[in-house]
Amino acid sequence: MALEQTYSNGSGSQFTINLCGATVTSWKIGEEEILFCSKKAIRDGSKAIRGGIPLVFPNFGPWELGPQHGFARNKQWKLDTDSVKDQDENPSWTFILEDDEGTRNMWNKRFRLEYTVQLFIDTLKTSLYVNNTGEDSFSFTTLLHTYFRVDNIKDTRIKGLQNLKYVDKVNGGEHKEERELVCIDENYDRIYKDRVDNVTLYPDNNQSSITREISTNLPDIVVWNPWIEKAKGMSDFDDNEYLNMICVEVGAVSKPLTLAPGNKMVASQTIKVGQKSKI
Ligand SMILES: O=P(O)(O)OC[C@H]1O[C@@H](O)[C@H](O)[C@@H](O)[C@@H]1O
Repeated sequence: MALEQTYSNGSGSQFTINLCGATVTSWKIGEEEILFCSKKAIRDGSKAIRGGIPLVFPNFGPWELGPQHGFARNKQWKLDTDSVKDQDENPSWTFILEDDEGTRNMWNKRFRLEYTVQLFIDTLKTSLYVNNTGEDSFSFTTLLHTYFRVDNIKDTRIKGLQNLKYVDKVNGGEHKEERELVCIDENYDRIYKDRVDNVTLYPDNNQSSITREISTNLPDIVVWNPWIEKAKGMSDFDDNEYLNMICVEVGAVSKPLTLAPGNKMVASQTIKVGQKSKI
């Protein structure tokens, strides 16, 4: 099976997934691309993919036991179930990753990850089920590291973060977000905690923006853009691509989750592309 496959709902919505990391690299509605994937992304399975929706598990950020953001985004996943339809004929596909010698050498736990991607006309739902198949509890952090395509980062706005506390990973410290509409004009790397509302992304600042409404069952939202200097230091990212992307990442990263043996939990994200609306 080729590493990358494209699946469609038969009525204009389609996604492409790379088995390396089970990374959704593209989601299109008609001709419109919703996600960002770098033109320099390495897609041959030798490196985590710079774009789309990489899956972060079992660790967010630098990790003393293995690679940054954990191993799930680097491992080769398998297609488990092909195009299962719900009662409304919306199809979904499920991919799996289980522990193996390589993962146990880093992190000696037994697990099974099931990742379901479900396509609706204007919505993509991605659900990462974590099963503890071992005999001891384990703790982990996880994140759906979504890269959105935007027309110009300078015109992009994010709503739904006001009044949340955030950790500023660039300048340090914990602060409270005062802005109703968050805009980005620098190297930006913040963990917003204890989310209350859905987050709405306006990919440009026209009066008639099309929105992306992001809902999740997870508590944290990471917002990231590397900006000019950091972009130049990334080999799998073009110098000017910071202008056309924003990562809005849903996760459980501030506090690890703990899963008892035999238990299962889900980390899910729903992205709905909205109608034209005023900011
Ligand atoms: O380069 P990576 O490992 O894909 O990470 C990209 C970014 O991912 C974000 O989630 C982190 O908050 C950033 O600190 C990090 O730089």
